[in-house]
Amino acid sequence: MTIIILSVNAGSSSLKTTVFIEEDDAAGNRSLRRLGSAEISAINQPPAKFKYKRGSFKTDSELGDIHDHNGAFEHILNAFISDAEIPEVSKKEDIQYACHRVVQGGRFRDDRLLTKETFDIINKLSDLAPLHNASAVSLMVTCHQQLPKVINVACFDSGFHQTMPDYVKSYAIDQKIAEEKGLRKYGFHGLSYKYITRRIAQHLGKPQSETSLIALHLGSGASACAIKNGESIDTTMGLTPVSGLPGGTRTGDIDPSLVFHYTSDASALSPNSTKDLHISTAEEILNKQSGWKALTGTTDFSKIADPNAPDTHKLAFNIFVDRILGYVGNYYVKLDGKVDALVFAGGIGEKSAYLREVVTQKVACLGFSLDKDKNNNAAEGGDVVDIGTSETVRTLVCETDEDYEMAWNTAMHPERGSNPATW
Ligand SMILES: Nc1ncnc2c1ncn2[C@@H]1O[C@H](COP(=O)(O)OP(=O)(O)O)[C@@H](O)[C@H]1O
Ligand SMILES: CC(=O)OP(=O)(O)O
Ligand SMILES: [Mg+2]
Repeated sequence: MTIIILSVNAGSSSLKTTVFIEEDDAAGNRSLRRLGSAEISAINQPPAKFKYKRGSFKTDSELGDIHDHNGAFEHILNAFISDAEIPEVSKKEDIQYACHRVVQGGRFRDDRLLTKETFDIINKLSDLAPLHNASAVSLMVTCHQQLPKVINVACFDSGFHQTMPDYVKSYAIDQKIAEEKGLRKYGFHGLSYKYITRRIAQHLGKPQSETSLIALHLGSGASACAIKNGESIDTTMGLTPVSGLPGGTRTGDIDPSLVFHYTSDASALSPNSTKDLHISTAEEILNKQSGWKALTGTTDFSKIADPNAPDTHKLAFNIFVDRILGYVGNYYVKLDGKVDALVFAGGIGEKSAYLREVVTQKVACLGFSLDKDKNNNAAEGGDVVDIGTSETVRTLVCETDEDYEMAWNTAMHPERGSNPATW
């Protein structure tokens, strides 16, 4: 039987999806083939932007009538179903699994075939992460209702970081309240870090359990992770994705008192709250009104990572480099200086040769090196590219793939076939 898996990756204002077909060869080895990808961005700021890709075919357009994630999902689903070049997906019933990126996964470590009980727990976690979990939850409901044959799978972005020691996970606050309310460091971008760890271990020809990395996932949300022998021992995001490195619209680390000096309305509900979604003014400022957008007026980092950019942009670039250096130094020490590679990933990490050059030059004292030609040509080099000059302490660019990671975990899920009471 042909198995089709749909990866659903809901960001706060975007929806990325990929359709994969699962294939087993004669020896029983499983692999995934990408049939098509679609992305709708600027969902809350119409016109939304639509990108569609199938093999070498690509198309872009603007959509005036998309206002929420469910509208975006419906549009994407129709695009896959009506694409005659993807005959494997010609009706809703052709899709067997929908795997959803759940940013805040609480205590969950491994991906789960969704039962009603798991769904209810994830729904409750939205209190802790309203900006991130709410759209994933609404898409699970949509898939449950619109794709009656589908088994939903929840893939947790926080899962990979469950291995962090207690003293890394804990904040220096009253531990009774921390336990009661789940207030601790969770860490995110775990699907990406899991993919990076497996892919880089393959590239280095080592088992994952012997692979230690400092990985940088630099996208519109950015984070760093210390990976020791294949496991996360620290990461920069915390209770929510706002801490650590700054991002497109996020502050990153600041003195927590700052927000009360910034506004006297910090704890009031933001005007963008809805009946079901409660967001404070403080959350709105820290997550949506800061970062590159506040510093420069743009979230397009290609305009900021430019040696000839104006001073406002240079300040943003220098802040980013400074914070990245702080974490690379921190994690190098936590890894006892035993680091196989510094890995750049995410939209900025993969595409900005200039950022990689500046960061790598500044961490040269730790043994990381840069070959300028290899760095400038990394985009043509494949999904993992060596941009350093050392064979022992590598500097790498990895094209990360959260959608593949989710589909792969679904394809290899140990409970598949055992028919748990999925929702
Ligand atoms: N050529 C480029 N140079 C620098 N930054 C880039 C370039 N292309 C895209 N980016 C940045 O990458 C970020 C998006 O990364 P991505 O990982 O795709 O995002 P998301 O976090 O939404 O998944 C944005 O900040 C974008 O400006
Ligand atoms: C967890 C997180 O911040 O995700 P993204 O970078 O996709 O916004
Ligand atoms: Mg992302």
